[in-house]
Amino acid sequence: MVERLKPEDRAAGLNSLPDWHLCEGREAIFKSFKFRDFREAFGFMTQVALVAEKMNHHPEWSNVYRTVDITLATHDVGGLSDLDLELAHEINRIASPA
Ligand SMILES: C[C@H](O)[C@H](O)[C@H]1CNC2=NC(N)=NC(=O)C2=N1
Repeated sequence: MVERLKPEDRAAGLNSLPDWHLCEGREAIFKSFKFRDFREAFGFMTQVALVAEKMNHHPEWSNVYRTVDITLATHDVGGLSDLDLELAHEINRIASPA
């Protein structure tokens, strides 16, 4: 069973996630990604979708042309869990491959 993160674990987790921020008024994290064009943005979304499905943990997101805005939260716990941090790391990795 996935558990809601304690505030100190949440803060520590966020420290290692460049450009992800806590949302205001809601326990969730957010990051906006910008790509060269729609093709790259949608390719990124396709890769994230496959990882999310494998994890059974799904993003809230929107896409406008070359921008993809992503919010992560764990609905089952009404806040943030390790799954959000894990998915955020995967998303960063997909956006900027080594
Ligand atoms: C039944 C199913 O496993 C759950 O509803 C999963 C699916 N994907 C999910 N995604 C997210 N972001 N939060 C959840 O709590 C969640 N729960």
